[in-house]
Amino acid sequence: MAFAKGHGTENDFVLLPDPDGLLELDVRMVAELCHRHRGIGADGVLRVVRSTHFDGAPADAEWFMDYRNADGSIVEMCGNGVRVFARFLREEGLVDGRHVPIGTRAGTKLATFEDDGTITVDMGPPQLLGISHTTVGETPVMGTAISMGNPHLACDLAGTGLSVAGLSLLEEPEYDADFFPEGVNQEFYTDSEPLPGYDAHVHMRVHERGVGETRSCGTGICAVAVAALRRSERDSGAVVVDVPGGRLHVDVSPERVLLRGPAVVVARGTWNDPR
Ligand SMILES: N[C@@H](CCC[C@H](N)C(=O)O)C(=O)O
Repeated sequence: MAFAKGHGTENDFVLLPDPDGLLELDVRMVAELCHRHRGIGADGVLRVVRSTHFDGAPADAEWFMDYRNADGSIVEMCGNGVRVFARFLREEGLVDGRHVPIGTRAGTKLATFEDDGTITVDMGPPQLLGISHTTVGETPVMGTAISMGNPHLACDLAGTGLSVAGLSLLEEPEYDADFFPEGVNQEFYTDSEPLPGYDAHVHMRVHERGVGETRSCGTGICAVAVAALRRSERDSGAVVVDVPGGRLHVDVSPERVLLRGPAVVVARGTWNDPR
């Protein structure tokens, strides 16, 4: 099976070109592909399928991103994945022009190729879901619940006695399953030094639903930017978010969150299904 491998700030993906929608992806295959020792190794899989061959795909995008988490679960959206997907389409000559609409389970996202090599994606409006809590180790932490198409709990660690660097995220922090019946991606952030021209500068780590700790999470970065601004009662502003895998820029408004960052395809090859 032909594959490509790519990443966006070290959130890494196996891409499976399947323009005619012939591939029957199942949980086992996704888990094997993503396995760090037996497979290619990735945080998730992006199946690249023409919208006409995907039931329920938005009609306004030629290509649909069928995203799966490393554990095989099918979820709504992936913010780093959509940039990597756009990069792959362009390198394969499947799209041209600066703006590329991409269908996802959370609607169509418009990717824009910037002159500096980064890609900006219009991630749509943030949806505030309220306040919830989680427990990291023994420490209870409050957070802002936000949907970016998928669910997030963005937790400011100020005043908790915890630090971003010191967190152990090997185990999934214990979130409120009544609040998040479908599970949740959990972000932990704190302020960094102010940067000229920006309304906030934070650094964060994330524990992703269906994956574990990852080096970056695009939708989580958007959620953290929204939550960080809300601390000063702002619903708009420019935020820089540093993650273990790099730096992303976020422009927040109530209508849309624009996420800008790098995306690269690093390999192409053939995968032999061990089945
Ligand atoms: N890494 C992604 C998010 C992938 C989906 C997430 N694990 C979920 O289950 O919602 C991103 O860059 O947004």
